[in-house]
Amino acid sequence: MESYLEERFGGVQAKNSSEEALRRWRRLCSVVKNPKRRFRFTANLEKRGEAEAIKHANHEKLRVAVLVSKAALQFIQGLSLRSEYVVPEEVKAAGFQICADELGSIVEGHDSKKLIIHGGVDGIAEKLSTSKTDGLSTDEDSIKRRQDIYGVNKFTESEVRSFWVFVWEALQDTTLIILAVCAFVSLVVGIAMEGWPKGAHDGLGIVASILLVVFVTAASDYRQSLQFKDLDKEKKKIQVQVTRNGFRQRLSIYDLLPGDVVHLAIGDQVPADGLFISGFSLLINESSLTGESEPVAVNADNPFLLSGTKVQDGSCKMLVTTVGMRTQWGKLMATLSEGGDDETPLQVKLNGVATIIGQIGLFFAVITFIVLSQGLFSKKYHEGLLLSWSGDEALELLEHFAIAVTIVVVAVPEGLPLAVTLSLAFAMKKMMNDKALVRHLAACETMGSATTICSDKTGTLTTNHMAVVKACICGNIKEVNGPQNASKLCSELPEIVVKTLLESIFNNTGGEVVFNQDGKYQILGTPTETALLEFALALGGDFKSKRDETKIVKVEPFNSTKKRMSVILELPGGGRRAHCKGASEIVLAACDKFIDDTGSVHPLDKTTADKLNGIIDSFAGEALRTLCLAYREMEEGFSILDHIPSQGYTCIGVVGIKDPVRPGVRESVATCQAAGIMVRMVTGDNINTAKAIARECGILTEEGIAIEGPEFREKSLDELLKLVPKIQVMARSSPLDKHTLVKHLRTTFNDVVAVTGDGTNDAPALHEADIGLAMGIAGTEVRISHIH
Ligand SMILES: Nc1ncnc2c1ncn2[C@@H]1O[C@H](COP(=O)(O)OP(=O)(O)OP(=O)(O)O)[C@@H](O)[C@H]1O
Ligand SMILES: [Ca+2]
Repeated sequence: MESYLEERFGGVQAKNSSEEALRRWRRLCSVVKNPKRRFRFTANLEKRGEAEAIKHANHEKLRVAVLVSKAALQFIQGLSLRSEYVVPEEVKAAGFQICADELGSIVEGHDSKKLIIHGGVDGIAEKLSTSKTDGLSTDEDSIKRRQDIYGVNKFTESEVRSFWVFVWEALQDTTLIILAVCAFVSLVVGIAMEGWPKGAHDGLGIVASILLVVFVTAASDYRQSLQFKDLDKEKKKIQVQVTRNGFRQRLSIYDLLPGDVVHLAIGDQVPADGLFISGFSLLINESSLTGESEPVAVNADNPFLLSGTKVQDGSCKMLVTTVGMRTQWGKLMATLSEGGDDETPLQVKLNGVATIIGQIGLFFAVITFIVLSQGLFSKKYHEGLLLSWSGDEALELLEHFAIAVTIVVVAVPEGLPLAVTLSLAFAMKKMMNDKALVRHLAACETMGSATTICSDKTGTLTTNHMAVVKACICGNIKEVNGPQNASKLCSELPEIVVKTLLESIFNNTGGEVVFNQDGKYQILGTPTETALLEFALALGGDFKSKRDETKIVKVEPFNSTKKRMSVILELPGGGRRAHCKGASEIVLAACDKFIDDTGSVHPLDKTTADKLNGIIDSFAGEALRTLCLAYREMEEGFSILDHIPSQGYTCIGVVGIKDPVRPGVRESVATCQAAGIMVRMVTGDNINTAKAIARECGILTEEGIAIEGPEFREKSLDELLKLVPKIQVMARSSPLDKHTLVKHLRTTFNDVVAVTGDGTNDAPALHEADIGLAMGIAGTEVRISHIH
C-alpha cells in the first residue's frame, strides 16, 4: 500500500509542491464521489493561475510605465506644465482637490509627469488636505468624508456562504444522485404496483437516508467554513505605525486612509499604495506583486510605493494615496481570497487511501449486484422473457441496484480526508489560544515530525525586553541600571562626552521618542533601540532639543548583514560628523581613536584596544548584548551621495544590554531534547553573549560546537559534513548563514527542520525550513507572526 501510494501520489510535499504534482494527484482522485467537497480548503489551482497572470501583467505594466515616465520626464524638462485635470464636484465638495482615480493612475502608473503637474509629493499632500509632518487631522466627520471619496483599506473577500450552498454542494455527490434516481424509480414503480402508501415505503426510506446524509454533511461543512473564516480574520490583523494629528501611533492597516503618513522599516509590508516622503536606503521587493525578485530602490526620484510589496532594506515615511480594492494588491487578494492552502502530505495520503477503498468498494458493489440479480436474470433467460419485465421484477432489480449503490456510499470513506483538515484546523485553533497563529494547515502536521529546531536568540529564547545595565564610557565600567546610577554616571563624565553620547544615541537611531495625546512620552523602535534611548533619557537627555541641534543629512539604517547603523549630521557651526553604532567588536575594529576619562581624544593603541575587547568579552560573558558607539568628524570633500565611511572612528564607549532568558525556556529545551529533537541557537549576536545564553538555556553542552558566521561561511563542504551535526550555537550569523545552515540540515542530513525567528533577518531561513515559526513579540512589529 505504502509503495503504491508513493508511486501514485508522491511528489506532493508539505511545502512548495510543484503545481504539476498537485494537478496529477487530483486527477488520480477523479473517482471520488464529490470532488468539490473533498478539495474544499485546498488550493484552487485555477485561481492561482489567474493570480500568476495578474502578476505577470503587473510586471509588464510597470516596466512600460517606468519607461514611458522616463521618456516623458526628459521631454518635459524645462517646460512649464499645465494640468488638464479637472477636480470632480463631489471631491471638491468633500474638501479635497484630487480624486481617487487620478491618484491611482499616478502611483500605479509610476507617472512622474502627472506627479510633477500636481506639485510633487507636497502638492498631493496638500490636495489630500493632510500634512507630511503631522499626518491627517482626524475627527469622526472628516474620516467619514475621506472614506466616502477614497474607499477603505479592505479587500473584497469571498462572502460567507449560506448553509444552503453547502446543502447544494453535498447533494452533488454522484452516488447520492444515483440513489435519488433509485428512490424516484422505486416510488413510481412501487406506487403503481401496490398503491399509496404501501408501495412508497422503500422509496421514502431511501429519500430519508439521502436527506440525513446531506444535512449532516452540510452542517459540518458549514461549521468548518465559519471556523476557517475566524482563522483568516486573525491572520490579517496587522498594525502599522502612522502619524495622525501629529502623534505617532499604531493603527490597524484596515483603518488607513489616503493622506495618512505611515512609517515603514525593514521587513514591513507596504500596506497601501503611496508616495515616498522621506527615508534612507530604501529597497523594495516587489516580487509578491510582479513576480520580479530584483529589489527596486525607492527614493525622491522614484517615489512610488505599491501595496503588497516588502521593505527589504532601509526605512521610510510614506504618504498613502490609494487604498483597498483600488490597488493592484487588492485585486490580487480578491482573486486569491479563496486560493486556499496546498494539501498536506497526510491529506494526500488519506485521499489516496479513500480513493483505493472507493475503487475496491465499487468492485464489490458490482459483484454484489451481479450475484443478487443473477438468479432473476437466469430465470428470465430460461423463460425467454428477457425483454419483458413485470413491475415486481423491475422493483426487485432496482432494489439490488440500490443495495449495490449503498455499498459504495458506505464503503468510500469520503469524510476521511476532510477529517484531517478538520483536526488540523482544530489544532490551529488550539494553538491560537496559546497565542500562536498557524498560517498553513500543513504546519501543524509537519511540526510533529521535526527533528531539529534552529532557534534565534533574541525574542525567542529571551524576553526581548532590553535595558542597558552596564556601560563602559571613557574606559570606566559602570553599572547603569536605574535612574540613580545613570545620573551618577552622568555627573562623573566630562560634559563634552555626555554631549557626544547623547548626540549619538538620539540621532543615530531607528527609533523615536514621541509624546502621545496625554503628554506622556513613549519610545518607539526595536527593543535594542528602545533600550539605548531609555538609557539616554535616564542620562538626562532631551530627545527633541538634541535632535533640533543638528540636522541629519544621511542615514544608513541597521540591517543584520552589516550589523551596524550610521548617520551623518550637519553641525550648527558648519562641518559634518558621522555617528556609528553596532555590533561591538565590528565597530571597535573601525575605530582608531578613543575618548579618555578627561574627554580628550587619543589614538587607539594596542593595549587600549585589547582592554576594550576584554570589556566587551566580559559583558558578553554575562549574557549581555553589547553595542559600541563611535563618531568621526567628516572632511570637507565628503558628498552625501557617498557611502558613510567604515573606518577612522573615535570610540565613545560600549554598552551592555540585558535581555533576560524567558522563564521556562530551559524546561522547554529539555523537553525537546528528551523527545529527540536537537535544539540549535542561530543568532546575530556576539559569540560570547550567545554562548552564555545557550548555556543558560541548556542548549550548549560540552561536546557541542559554537561557531561564528564568518568562520562558518569559509568552511568547505567536507568540513561542513563533519561540523554541522555538532553545531549548537552559531553567532554573528548573517541572514544568509542561517539559510545555509538550514539548507544543509534539510538536504544533507535529511532533518525535518523547524526555524524560529522574528521574521526580518530570519526570513530566508524561515522560508527554507520545513516549518517556519515566526515570532512577533513585544515591540517588534508583527511582521510575519505566523507559522508557515
Ligand atoms: N538598531 C541597531 N543598531 C545598531 N546595531 C544593532 C541594532 N540592533 C542590533 N544591533 C547589533 O547587531 C547585532 C544583532 O544583529 P541581528 O539583527 O543579526 O541579530 P538579532 O536578530 O538581533 O538576534 P537574533 O538572531 O538572536 O534574534 C547585535 O548584537 C547588536 O550588536
Ligand atoms: Ca532575530
